[in-house]
Amino acid sequence: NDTSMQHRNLNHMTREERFSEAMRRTLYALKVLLPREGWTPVGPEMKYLARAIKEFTFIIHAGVFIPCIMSYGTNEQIAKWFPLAADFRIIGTYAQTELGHGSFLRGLETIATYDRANQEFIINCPKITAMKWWPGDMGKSANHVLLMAELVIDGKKYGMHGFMVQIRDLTTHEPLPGVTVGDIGAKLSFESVDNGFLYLQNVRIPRENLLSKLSEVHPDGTYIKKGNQRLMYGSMVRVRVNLIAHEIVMPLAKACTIAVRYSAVRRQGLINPSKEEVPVLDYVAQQHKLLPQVATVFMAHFAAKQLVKMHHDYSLEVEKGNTSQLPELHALSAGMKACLSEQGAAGAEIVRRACGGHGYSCGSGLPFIVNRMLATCTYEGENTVMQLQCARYLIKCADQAKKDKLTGSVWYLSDFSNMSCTAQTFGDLQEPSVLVKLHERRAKCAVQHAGKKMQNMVKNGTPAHDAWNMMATLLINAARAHIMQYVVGTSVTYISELSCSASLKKILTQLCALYALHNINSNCGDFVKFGCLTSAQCDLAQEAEFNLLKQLRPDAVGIVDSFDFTDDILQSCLGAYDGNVYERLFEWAKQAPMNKTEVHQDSYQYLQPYLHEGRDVLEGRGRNSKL
Ligand SMILES: CCCCCCCCCCCCCCCCCCC/C=C/C(=O)SCCNC(=O)CCNC(=O)[C@H](O)C(C)(C)COP(=O)(O)OP(=O)(O)OC[C@H]1O[C@@H](n2cnc3c(N)ncnc32)[C@H](O)[C@@H]1OP(=O)(O)O
Ligand SMILES: Cc1cc2nc3c(=O)[nH]c(=O)nc-3n(C[C@H](O)[C@H](O)[C@H](O)COP(=O)(O)OP(=O)(O)OC[C@H]3O[C@@H](n4cnc5c(N)ncnc54)[C@H](O)[C@@H]3O)c2cc1C
Repeated sequence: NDTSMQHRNLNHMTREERFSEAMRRTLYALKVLLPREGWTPVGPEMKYLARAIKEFTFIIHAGVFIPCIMSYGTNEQIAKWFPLAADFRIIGTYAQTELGHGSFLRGLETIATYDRANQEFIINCPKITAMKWWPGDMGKSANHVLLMAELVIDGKKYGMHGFMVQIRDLTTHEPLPGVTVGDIGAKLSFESVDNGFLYLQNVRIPRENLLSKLSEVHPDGTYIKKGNQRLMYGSMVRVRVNLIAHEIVMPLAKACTIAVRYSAVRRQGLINPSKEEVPVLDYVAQQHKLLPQVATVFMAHFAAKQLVKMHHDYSLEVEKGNTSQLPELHALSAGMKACLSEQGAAGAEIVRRACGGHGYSCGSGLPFIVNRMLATCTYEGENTVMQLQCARYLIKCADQAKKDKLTGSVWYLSDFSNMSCTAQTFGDLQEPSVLVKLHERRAKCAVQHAGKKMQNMVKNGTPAHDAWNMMATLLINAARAHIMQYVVGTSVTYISELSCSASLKKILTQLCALYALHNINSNCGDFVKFGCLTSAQCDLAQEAEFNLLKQLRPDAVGIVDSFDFTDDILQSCLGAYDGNVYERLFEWAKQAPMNKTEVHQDSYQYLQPYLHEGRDVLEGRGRNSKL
C-alpha cells in the first residue's frame, strides 16, 4: 500500500527514466522494508522483494557480489567489506565476463600482476578484448567490483582469482585514475540495469585486496593454495541454484497468471455453432499451450527447492573441508539452470503468443517477461556450455556405473532392473511411479547412447576431443534427459511427502503428471528409440495428456490465483484480478506519451506539407497535377 513502492507505468518511460526509477525504488525498499539491524530480508519482506524484484537494481550487488565476499573472503576481509556492502555504503558487482570471453574462463585476459616492492597488484586490461563487459550494476552504479583476473607473480600465471577493486570515488562517484567505465547501451531487456564496460589500465590495489579464502600471496610474493581451487567457481554454482526460483519460476508464474486469466475472459469464436462465443480457454488447443506451462511452474519450483537444499547441505560440508559433493552439485546446477531456463523462456513465449494481438502489447506485461527470461539462457553460464558440463559428469558416471552402485541424482545409471513399461491404458500412464520410471530409463539410455557413440569413434581412431565435439548434440540431449528425470522424480517425491488436503494433493499430482506427459509427448522419439514406449503406448501418452487438460480446465484460474500476485506486481491489463481487460487496455494506451497531444507536432511538421499538397493535387493545383 506504500505508493512509493508502487510501479510507475514503466513501459511509458525512457531507458534512463527506468534506470533512475529502479534506483529510487530499490533504495527506498531497502531503507523502508528491511530491518536496519539485519540485511537479508526474510518473511513477507523477502516474499515481496522476490516478487517485485523485476524492476529492482543492485541485484548483482545483492545476489552475487555480497555472496562472493562471503565465499572467497577471509574472516578479516568479510569483517571489513560485508558490513559496507550490506548497508549499501559500497555498491559492487561481479566483473568476470570480458568483451572477448564469457564461457571459456581460462581464456580471460585481465591481468593482476604482483608488485613485490610495493606489496600491490597492478591491474591491466592488455587489449580491448580484455575489457570487462556485461556485469550488471557496473556501468553507472557500482563503485567497487569483485574483479576476476589472472594472477601473475614473477611472470608465472596462477589462474583466475578474485580481487576487490574500487572503481569510483566514494564522494564524487567519478571514475578513479586508470578506470574507464560506462554503460554498454540498450539491450533486449533489463532496461533498468546498467550493465557496463570496465577498462583498467595500471590500476593499483593493496595485496590485502586479493580475496584469500582459497589462496593467498605473501608479502614476498610466495603463492599459497589453501583449498579446492574449483571452489573459485563456487559463486556461479550458487547463483545458478538461486536464479531458478527468482528468474525462471517467478516470471513464468506471472506469465501464466496473465495468460490463463485473460484466456478465461477473452471470448473469441464458437465451438458449438448453436451456442455463444466461448472463452478461448475452452479450446483444447489453448489448454495445451497454457496448462503444461502452469505445470512447469510447480515442477521447477519443487525441483529448485530440492536443489537449494542440496546446495545448503553442500555448503555446510564445505565449511568442514569436505568438497566431495561439488562435482554432482556443479553438474546438477549447471544442467538445471540450462534446461529450466530453456523450458521457462520457451514457455513464457508460448503463453504470450496464446494471447493474440494483446499479448504483443506491452500493456499485457508479457513482452517484458519474455525478453527478461531470454537472458536466463545466456547469463550465469550459457546454456549449451552448461549442458555440456552436465553431460561431462554423466558420461563419467556412466563409466563408473559399470563397476559401482551409484547414489545421488545419477543412481539410475546403475539400475539394471527391468524397466520395460507395461502400461495398457492411458490411466496407467498417469501413474507417478510409471512416469518416473519412464524418465529414468530414457535418461539412462540417452547417456549410454552418447557414451557408446563416442567410444566407438575413439576405437576407430578419432581423438577423444573430436569425438566429444562431434557428439555434442547427443550429449546435450543426455543432459536434458537427466534433468527431466530429476525434475519429475523430485516433484513426485515432494508432492507425496507434502502434508496438504486431498483435493490439493490431487491437483498437484495431476499437474505433475501433465508436466511429465507433456515432456514425453514432446520427446516421444527418444522414448520409442530407446524402447521405453511402444508406438501404441505413445498414443496412450497423448490421450493421457489430453485427459488431464480436461480435468484441470475447471481449476485453471484458481491454480494461477494461488500464485498470489498483486495487480501492481503483474503490471498487466490482461492479467488484472478484476478481469476488466478492455477498459484497462484503453486507459493504459491513453496514458502513452504519444497521446499527450491530439496532434503529434514533431511528426506533423513532416506530414503537413503533404496534407496541403495532397489537397492541391486533389483540387488540380499541385505540381504535375494529372487529376
Ligand atoms: C537489492 C534489492 C534486494 C533484492 C532482494 C535480494 C534478492 C537477491 C537474490 C537474487 C538471487 C539470484 C538472482 C540472480 C539474477 C541473475 C542476474 C544475472 C547475473 C549474471 C551473472 C553472470 O553471468 S556472471 C558470469 C557467468 N559466467 C559463467 O558462468 C562462465 C561459464 N564458464 C565456466 O564456468 C567455465 O569456463 C567452464 C566450467 C565452462 C569451463 O571451465 P574450465 O575450462 O576451467 O573447466 P573444464 O571444463 O576443463 O572442467 C574442469 C573441471 O572443473 C569442473 N568444474 C567446472 N566448473 C565448475 C564449477 N562451477 N564448480 C565445480 N567444478 C567445476 C569440471 O566439472 C571439471 O571437472 P572434472 O572432474 O575434470 O570433470
Ligand atoms: C543480461 C546479462 C547479464 C549479465 N551479467 C553478468 C554479470 O553480472 N557479470 C558477468 O561477469 N557477466 C555477466 N553476463 C555475461 C554472461 O555471463 C555471458 O554472456 C555468458 O557467460 C556467455 O558468454 P559469452 O557472452 O562470451 O558467449 P560465448 O561463450 O561466446 O557463446 C557464444 C556461442 O558460442 C557457443 N559456445 C561457447 N563455448 C562453447 C563450447 N565449449 N561448446 C559449444 N558451444 C560453445 C555458445 O553456446 C553460444 O552459442 C551477463 C550477460 C547477460 C546477457
